[in-house]
Parts: sequence; C-alpha cells; structure tokens
Amino acid sequence: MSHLVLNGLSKSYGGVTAVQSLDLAVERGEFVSLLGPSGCGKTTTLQMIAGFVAVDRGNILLDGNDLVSVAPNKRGLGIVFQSYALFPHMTVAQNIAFGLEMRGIDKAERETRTLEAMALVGLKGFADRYPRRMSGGQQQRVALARALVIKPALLLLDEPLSNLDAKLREEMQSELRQIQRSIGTTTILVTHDQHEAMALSDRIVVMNHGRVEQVGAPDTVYGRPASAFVASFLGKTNVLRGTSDGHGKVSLGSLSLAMAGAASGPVQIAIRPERLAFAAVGAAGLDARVLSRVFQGTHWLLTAESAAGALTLMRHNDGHPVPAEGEAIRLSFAPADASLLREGAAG
Ligand SMILES: Nc1ncnc2c1ncn2[C@@H]1O[C@H](COP(=O)(O)OP(=O)(O)OP(=O)(O)O)[C@@H](O)[C@H]1O
Repeated sequence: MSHLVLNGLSKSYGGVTAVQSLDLAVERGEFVSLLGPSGCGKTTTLQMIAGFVAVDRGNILLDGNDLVSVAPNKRGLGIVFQSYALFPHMTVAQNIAFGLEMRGIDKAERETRTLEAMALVGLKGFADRYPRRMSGGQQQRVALARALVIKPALLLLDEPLSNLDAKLREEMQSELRQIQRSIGTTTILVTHDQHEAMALSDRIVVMNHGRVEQVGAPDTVYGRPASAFVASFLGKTNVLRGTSDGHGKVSLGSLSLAMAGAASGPVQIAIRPERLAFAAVGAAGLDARVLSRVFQGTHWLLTAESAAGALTLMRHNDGHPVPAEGEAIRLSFAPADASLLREGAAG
C-alpha cells in the first residue's frame, strides 16, 4: 500500500478553482516535489494535507486512514515553512523541544531527542542561541529540526529554501536530501524552482491550473516531457512543429523521424538544446540557419531558424569551430531524445 494517497482532491475559493481532482500516490520514504508556477495550486495541496485548508472533495489517505476529518495537530506531520516561523523568545533547544512538550514527552527524553535533532541538522552547540542571532540558513535548520524531532509520519516543506541566497540554497539542498535519505521520512516539497525540484526529488509532480500535468522522476519529466507546458517549465526546450502520417512517421522540415503514437496531422515535438547535434556530412538532418551565437564560457548558445520552427542549441566550448551568424547548418538528434507532446494546456 502506498504511504500517502490523494484521491480526487479538490478545492475552490469562491469561483476560483485552486486544485482540481488531484490524484497522487506517494511511497514510503519517497521525496516528492509539487512543482509549478505561482497560482498552480501546490501550496493549497500541501495545506490540505497539513489540515490548514479544508478539503472540498476527495480523500487524503495516510497508511490507509483518511486524514480529512482529523485536526491538523493530530495528523502527526512535520511542517517547515518559507518563513521559518520560529518562536523568537525561545532558544534553539526550546524551539525544537516545543512539539515534544506539547505531546507530553518527559524531560529526559525531550533533551535526548532535541540533541539528536540538533546533531542531525548540523546545529550541535547552538542549544542556547536565540533565533534572531542566527543566519537564515541556521534558522531554517532549527525549523527543520523542530519538524523532525516529533518523528513525523510525513515531512511537509513549503518553499523552505527560497529565502536563502543562491549559494546557501544549493548547499542546503544537498544537505536536506542527505538528511531525508538518512531518516527515510516520506517528504512532500512545494517549490516553483525546477532546479530545486530536480536536485531533491525522487519524483516531481508538475502542476498547472490546479491539475497534474505529469508525474515522474526528474530525468523523465525533463527528458520526456508530456506536454509543452512541462517542456517549457523545466528549463529551455525546443518545441518543433511537424506532421505525422498516422503510421509512425513524422516529418520535421527536411527530416523524417520514426515516432510511434501520433495521429495523422500536425504534431509538436520537444527536444532539449543540449541534445541537438550537427549532422554528419552527407547524413540526413534538419536544415537550419544560425541567427545568433552567444559565448557562455563552458558552451556556446546558438539560435537558428528551420522549417520546423525556431531552435536553440548548445555547443560545448571544446575547441571545434562554431558556426557563425547566417551560416547554414544541418542538425540531428537521437529519436529517443525527442518527445511527442500532448495537446492542450501550453504556456
Ligand atoms: N485563501 C485564499 N483565498 C482565495 N483564493 C486563494 C486562497 N489561497 C489560494 N487562492 C487561489 O488559489 C489558487 C492556487 O493558489 P496556491 O497558493 O495553492 O498556488 P501556488 O501554486 O502555491 O502559488 P504560490 O507559489 O504563488 O504560492 C490561486 O489562484 C490563488 O489565487
């Protein structure tokens, strides 16, 4: 049985649909991110799991038990917010021990578990410090220790790293992942940052307009996006226009590709810039003309136009000549790197 199951979860605010019939199964110990643009419903989903927002329709099953009518403080969940939400008048140790005190855990066990949680998040020696005398990263560690000390059934993280600067955020991402792996707590992260979702997650749930667009491992949603929305939300991509003959063949400008599953008529194909290569001399390919080239240190970024649409491609700065603006090029790619996009919710 999956650890957490969301079944047809729905929520509207007045006339605004925030989450529409969301289904998701999360396995024990999994790290799952809800990823999407502002307003796509990810926070509302997390808040329904936490119990802070009432569910209109659907179930939230934790180990098979429906949480919908269980009070938030009885769900046994650990939650970390973007704003840390620490108690300013309490020391680090008091902040962390608070949840244990509320649960009536005796003093000796409180102390042991608080010290363990502080060690887990790298805060040994900070017990008597007050939050205002700590950096953002340290405060977020306190918030994480406070969520974990109760040994929650689920860890819910709502944009926990977005107040930190870029370098610290990256450090905290790998630490957070390590901590989560070491304790194995099933974790749901809300983020609008695709890099963060890809770095941390076992699976990513890409959301748009209150619905799930795609669920999959990071390399799957990045490399095999199901829709134009997913392709464009997870980094740079090329969406090329072609025509399918309905019998497994797609024409893209000067290129003919074997691609199963497309009905006859116009189709859209996504291919990442780093997966486009120059075709070998004499080989078939997609003819294009370079519009611009920009040097980026480790690589060049080229834009080009083709009969299948505008393109961006990357060339590693490996000493080989790079075509100039106006030059004709022929591009190729492995059919496995191209994704047939689903019709619908683009942009
Ligand atoms: N308390 C509320 N009252 C009215 N509408 C709300 C409320 N909370 C959220 N909404 C609306 O529901 C939709 C989903 O909001 P939600 O906060 O879940 O999205 P989000 O993806 O988490 O966005 P963000 O990253 O900006 O927090 C939005 O259209 C939002 O305006």
